[in-house]
Amino acid sequence: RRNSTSGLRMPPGPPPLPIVGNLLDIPRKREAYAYSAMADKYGDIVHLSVLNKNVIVVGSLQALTELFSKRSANYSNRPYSTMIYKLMDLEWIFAFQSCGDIWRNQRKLFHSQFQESVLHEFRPLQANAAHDVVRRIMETPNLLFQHLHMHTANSLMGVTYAMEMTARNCNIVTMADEVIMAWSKVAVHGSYLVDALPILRFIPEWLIPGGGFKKEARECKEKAIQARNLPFDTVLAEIVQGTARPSFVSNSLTQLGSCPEIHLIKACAGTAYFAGTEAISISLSTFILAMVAYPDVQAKAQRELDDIVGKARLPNFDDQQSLPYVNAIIKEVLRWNPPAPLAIPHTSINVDHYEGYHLPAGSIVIGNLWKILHNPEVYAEPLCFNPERFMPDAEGSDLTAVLSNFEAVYGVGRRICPGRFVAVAQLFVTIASILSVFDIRPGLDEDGKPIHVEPDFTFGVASHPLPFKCSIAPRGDYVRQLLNTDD
Ligand code: HEM
Repeated sequence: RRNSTSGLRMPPGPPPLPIVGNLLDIPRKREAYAYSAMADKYGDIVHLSVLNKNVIVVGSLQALTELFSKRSANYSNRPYSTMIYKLMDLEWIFAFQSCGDIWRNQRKLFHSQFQESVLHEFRPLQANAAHDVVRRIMETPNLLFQHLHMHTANSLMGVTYAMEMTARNCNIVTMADEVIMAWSKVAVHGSYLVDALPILRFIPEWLIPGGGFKKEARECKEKAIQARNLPFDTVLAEIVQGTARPSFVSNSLTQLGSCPEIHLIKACAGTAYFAGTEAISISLSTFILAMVAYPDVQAKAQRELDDIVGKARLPNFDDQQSLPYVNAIIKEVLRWNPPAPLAIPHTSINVDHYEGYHLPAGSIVIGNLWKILHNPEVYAEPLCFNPERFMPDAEGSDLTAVLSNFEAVYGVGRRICPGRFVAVAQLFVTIASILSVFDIRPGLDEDGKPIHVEPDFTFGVASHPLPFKCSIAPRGDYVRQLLNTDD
């Protein structure tokens, strides 16, 4: 297929059908995996056309860096979605905004509090949350995954609002989780007909049996507003009473304070919580899965922790530099199952050409991070969980290439994840604390035999491990005493 004006070919891709184009080729499940299979067949830049929209899927770091980084002025906006902007009313979340002043100001504010050099202020809070979750796991190990999820929410709520997990706050977490689920559904291109036919948004809710997409959107909008406003209003009240503790919100309000900024801070705080929880929660479940499937890795990390931290205390941030293997596990967790394997879609403003291909204006451009993080030329046996590849003395590998390629897990260019430093800090202190006191093993069947686990993931917009059975138990008698006496 050649473009009539530029004379250049469109990138290759599955042959389109009349009228609907590649609608049937757009994967509905295991998306990252399906797009990777397309890349294996057609190349690193694949083109699909869906109901007059061009979708470009980029599967190499070189091409993604060229488009999202070097040509970022053209490729950093977000595609328009009637469902997200008009019906769910989520444009206040800056992850969904195109690159205007509001987006720029929010990112600047976010960065001012969450950049690596100022994050140390939140370290005690993050460490306490991690030490708290190991106590909870000790009490009710069968609730492991619920504990890990609530812990993620708890520590992000802590960093953002200095809020603790009361019953009311758990309710906020549930509402926020429902909002995240609703928007993940929209992010799958073509999930809602209203995105292809925006006029449908004018259909009244009562005309659709059960309320359909209008009801889903209304409920999502209401929950998002509550989950954003309730914790923020609490911090405002605490500031007035003089009881507010340091947090993203209280620090920002104290530093900026005037009216227009209040809206900015409120939106930014809501974004932090909404955009961050799922990625950390997924990474913690992926870590548990990796430990079940790769017991030798677990044993090696525990030896490192025993040497450096010992058994008389829990790990904290002062230990981080001395625990290269634990740090390598965290990178490998993120590489093995990137939580956002297709990042968040970008869109182009102007027509462009790359490597002899015509890239139409207004294309939806998807970075296939999963493919980049499973490139066998950089990561030998990419489906295997192998933290050694991130170790400084890794044999036969180019650590610089391995590390620079790895950074793609946070996206490429102007929209790179601004929460990556908070995330890595939280993952470090949680994973190190869990490994230092627990053994994670496969679950047992009715005959008491270990159940074999074959790691697999959803590979969707957010990629969760598929359900698996595991058991978690203290590494020795010392643990109970340690957890009661620590802090
Ligand atoms: C394991 C951790 C995480 C990973 C792997 C991750 C990955 C990503 C990716 C791939 C993107 C999309 C980049 C793009 O559009 O090209 C993104 C965006 C974003 N992330 Fe994260 N993330 C993580 C944790 C967090 C946390 C903890 C927060 C908040 C505290 C956060 C806040 C955001 C925000 C606000 C955006 C949107 C940025 C923008 O549109 O300008 N992320 N992240």
